[in-house]
This record gives sequence, structure tokens and C-alpha cells, in this order.
Amino acid sequence: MKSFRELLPYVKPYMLFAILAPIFMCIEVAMDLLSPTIMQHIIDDGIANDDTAYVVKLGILMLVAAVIGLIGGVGCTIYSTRAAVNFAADIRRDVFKMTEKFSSKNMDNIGVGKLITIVTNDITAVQQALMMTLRVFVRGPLLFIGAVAIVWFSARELFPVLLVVIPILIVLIYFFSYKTGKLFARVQKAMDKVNTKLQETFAGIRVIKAFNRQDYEIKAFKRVNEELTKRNMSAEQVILTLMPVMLFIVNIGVVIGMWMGAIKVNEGTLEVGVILAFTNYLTIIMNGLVSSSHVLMQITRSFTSAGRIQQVLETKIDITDPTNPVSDNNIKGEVEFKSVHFSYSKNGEYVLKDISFHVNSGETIGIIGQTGSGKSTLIKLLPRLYDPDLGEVLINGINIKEYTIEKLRGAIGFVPQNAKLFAGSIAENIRFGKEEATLEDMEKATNSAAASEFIEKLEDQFAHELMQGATNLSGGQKQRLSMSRAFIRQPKILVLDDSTSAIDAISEVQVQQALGQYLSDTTVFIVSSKVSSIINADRILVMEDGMIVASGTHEELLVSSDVYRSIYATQSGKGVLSYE
Ligand SMILES: Nc1ncnc2c1ncn2[C@@H]1O[C@H](COP(=O)(O)OP(=O)(O)OP(=O)(O)O)[C@@H](O)[C@H]1O
Repeated sequence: MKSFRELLPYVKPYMLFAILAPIFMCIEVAMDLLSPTIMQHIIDDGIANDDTAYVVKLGILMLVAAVIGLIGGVGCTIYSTRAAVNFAADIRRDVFKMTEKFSSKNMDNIGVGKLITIVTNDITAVQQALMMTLRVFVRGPLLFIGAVAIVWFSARELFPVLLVVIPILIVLIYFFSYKTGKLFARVQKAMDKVNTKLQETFAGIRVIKAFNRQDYEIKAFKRVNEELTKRNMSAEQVILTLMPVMLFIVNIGVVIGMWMGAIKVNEGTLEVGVILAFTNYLTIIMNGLVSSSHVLMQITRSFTSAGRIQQVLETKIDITDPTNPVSDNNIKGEVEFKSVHFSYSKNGEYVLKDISFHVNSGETIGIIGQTGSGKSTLIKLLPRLYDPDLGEVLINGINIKEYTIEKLRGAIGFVPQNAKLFAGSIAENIRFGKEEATLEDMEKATNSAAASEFIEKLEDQFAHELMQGATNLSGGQKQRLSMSRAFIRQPKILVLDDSTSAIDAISEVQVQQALGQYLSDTTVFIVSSKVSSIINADRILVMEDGMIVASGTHEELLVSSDVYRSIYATQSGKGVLSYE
């Protein structure tokens, strides 16, 4: 409830629509309430007295009331839709903006599947809740109160029937609303699982096909889909059972009303039209209560959704700009790690332990080690994708937390392990690194990344369109473009995270040579599991189990490091070398 209230400021810009909608609804309700009374007069005063002119007059009045009611209904629909749809669009915008600010840890904590459910399902649920509130929440109680008041004034003899029927209906509604609230929370959780599965399957569709695991995936999806179906069924069944149960109670009320009315008509204390009007008002009362209950259920359901939306909007971003950022406008590539410790989870084991090293501007540093030794994690700390738990990372002798994130990341070119490209032209993808890049800039960058040879062969060259995930490129082509995108920034610090794994040895040497000319002042970090990628580095850091166990040039390490020697020996096919 609190979380839904906290979303209400989003209605503020659309307050006029939110006020107009219930006003139009009041008009429709007033006309709905008028009709049975007009009908009663047609029967008791017109038909009973054979007064045709009176019947025609009231008939026209009923028609006018129906037209005014229609205008009220349409007006309410238009304004409630405008208010609710815009309200939801603004929330969606802010949720998206917030996720763009998320640190990697924030993202890991919430999970992509849940985020997709929030942006699609949960926001739709709060939109529906607001729309129904504006349309029906006014209509329900107004119809209810109006009809009860009219029965009190015009058919008081039958009022006791309401005193029995209404409390039963209210108890039923309360019970059903309470139950559906709980059931819909489970529906949302099941929906998260379906979205996570979908996202994982679509992203890995090629692996699934290559391993012929379609049947396995279909079975896995069937499981989560069945769970969602089951939960949806339980929730919908509860909602749908409410209506027949309430109708049953109302019908009993109608029968009792007619029976009591018939006795009074026989006694001459009641007219037939009043009984007819009473049964109509009883149905209106039920409709009023049912629609209120539906809104209540929708609102209860939206509390869970609002809570999940708030969870995103209120996420504490753990990587933020400093309050007083340094004004150093000239970030150079001098990097230092001082006793850095890092763990992916709170109180978890350190993945990086006591990492300390210093790099001069313009140096090339190779980082090598067994898989899982912490190489990628180490370089992710540079652009502050994660922050260390202990120790500090410095650039130009200043803790990187003192720079604005924009400034820090602006100085770093990052080529990730998996070349992530976006749907759009090759030029758009390269300009992702530098928006204002000219054709000449792009040519230089793609030359250095050994990408120009394949781009030149394409009919439309830089205008060539990439499909989503760049599936129309080879792995090596993707890596070359991913490097071009980083090179074009001419960054002070360049990080290549195992980004040449799909590039042949000759092209890799070309890239390394071109880098020396194109980015001669840049500090380069090359993470690789291949010795050939880092063999020419000014210094190589050897990692094992989250620690730097040796550092030096290739030749020095061959003498000083057992770990390096054994990696080199395995890759050069010379068996285990010994320099002792
Ligand atoms: N997002 C994450 N959440 C939790 N643990 C993680 C995460 N990313 C990596 N790890 C763990 O951190 C450790 C170091 O991983 P890292 O990716 O840095 O290794 P690496 O040396 O780069 O390995 P590789 O050569 O295989 O890429 C591994 O044990 C890995 O399981």
C-alpha cells in the first residue's frame, strides 16, 4: 500500500485528467440511478392511469438520461486512460533511467528476468489499477450509496432486505480480495522465472542448437510455464468465482424482496412499480459492490507490483559520483592498485586478494593466469564497474572514486570478453565509442583493429547493418569492431579483456603493432590466457587464485615464475621447462 502511495506523485502532471475522469463518471452514475425511478413512474403513474402522454414524456426523459450517461462514460474513459497511460509511461522512463545508473552489483542483485517483468507486467498492473480506480472506484461506491439512499426514500418497506444482503456481500468481497492479493504475488514470482528463462534461452539459442539441447530447454521452459499457468489459474479462479457467488446472494435478495413486496401490494401499502425499481436497485447495489471489489483486487494486486517497482526506483546505487570531484582535467595513464581486496558478495570469499602494482603512463601490461584466477575482475575495477572492498585504485595518483564517473570512464577504452554490439550500422556501432567521430577517425580505428579488410569487402561498408547481437558477423569480426569502438576514443587507458581470442595470430600481431603507433601514449592492459597475446608487454602480471604471484617481462618470468613457465610450456608444446 505504502509503495503504491509512493508512486502517486507520478499522477501529478496528469492531475487534470485524473480529476475530470471521476467528474464524468459522476454524470454517468447519476443517469444510471435515475433510470429505475423514471421506470417506476412510467408504470405507477403512466401505465396504471392509462396516461400515454406521460409515458411518452418520461420515455423521452429516459432517452436523454441515457445520452447524457453515455457522454459521461466516454469522457471518463478518455481522461482515465490518458492519466493512467501517461502515469505508467513516466514510471517506465524512470525505471529505465535508474537501471542505466545501476552498478554491476546492483544488476547482479535484481537480475535481468525480474527487471523485464517489472518494466512490462508490474508497470501494466499499476497502470490498470489507476485506470480502474479513476473509472470504477468512483462509480462503484456512488452507485452503491445512491441506490441504497433511493431504496431508503422510495421503498423503505423493502429496506430490511438490504440490511441482510449487503453485509454478506461485503464479507465475501473482503475475503476474496485478501486471497487474490496473496495469489498474485505468487503469479509475479512465477512470471520472473518465465522471463529469466526466456531471456537466457534467446541469448544462448546458438549454443542450445549446437548441443542439440532444444528438447531439454523445451522441458525446462514447460516447467516454469506450467508453474505460471497454475498460479494464474488459482488467482483467476478466485476472482471469477466471486461474481456467481455474489449473483446468487443478490438473487436470493430479489426473491425475498418480491415476496415481501407482493404481501405489501396485497395489503395496498405498496405499488408494483416500486418492487420493480427495488429489484433494479438491488442489482445496481451488487454491481456497485462487484466493481468496487474488482478495483480493490486490482489495487491489492498492484501493491505487489508497486513494491517491486519501488525496489528498483529506491535501489541504493553503490557506485556514484563523489560530492566534490577532483578538477584534474588531464587524466593520464598512470595506474596504481594498492592492497586491493574484492569479493562479489557480502561476506563472501575474496576473488582478489591484496593486489598491489604500479603502471607508468604509456606502458603495456599483460595479465595472465588460469581461468577463474581473477584477471577480468581486476580490470573491471578500473572503470569502476565494481569498487574494491579494501584498498584503492589510483589514476594519476588520485583515488578513482574522486573522479566523476563520466570523466573516469571517458578516459578508458574497454573491450570486453564478449564483444557486445548493437543492432544498427557498423558506423553507428563504432561511433558508440565517440559520437562525433569522422569517417577518417573511423578508418584509422578500424585499420588499427584489423577490421578494415572485412569492412571494405562489404557492399555498403560502414553503412552495413548489423542484426541484433551482430549475429550476421563472425566472432573475429565482432571482436575487431568491438576493438575499433574502443580505439576510436583514443583513450588514456585501454583494457583488452581476452578480446583477441577469435582473432588469428597474424592479425593479432598486426593489431599489436598498430596499437603501438595509433595509441602510443596509451596505457594498455591486455588480459589473456594466451602467452602469445602478452609476450611483448612491458610487464606481465601472473595471477593465481586472486593474487599476483609474479611480475616481470616474458624473459624474466621464464626464469622467476613456475606458474608462468608452466603456462608457457603448455602453450608452446615444449612440456614443462625448468630454468633452475
Ligand atoms: N558476477 C560475478 N558474481 C559472482 N562471482 C563472479 C562473478 N564474476 C566472476 N566471478 C567469480 O570470480 C572469480 C574470478 O573470475 P574472473 O572472471 O575474474 O576470472 P578470470 O581469471 O578472468 O577467468 P577467465 O580467464 O576464465 O575469464 C571466479 O571464481 C568467478 O567464478
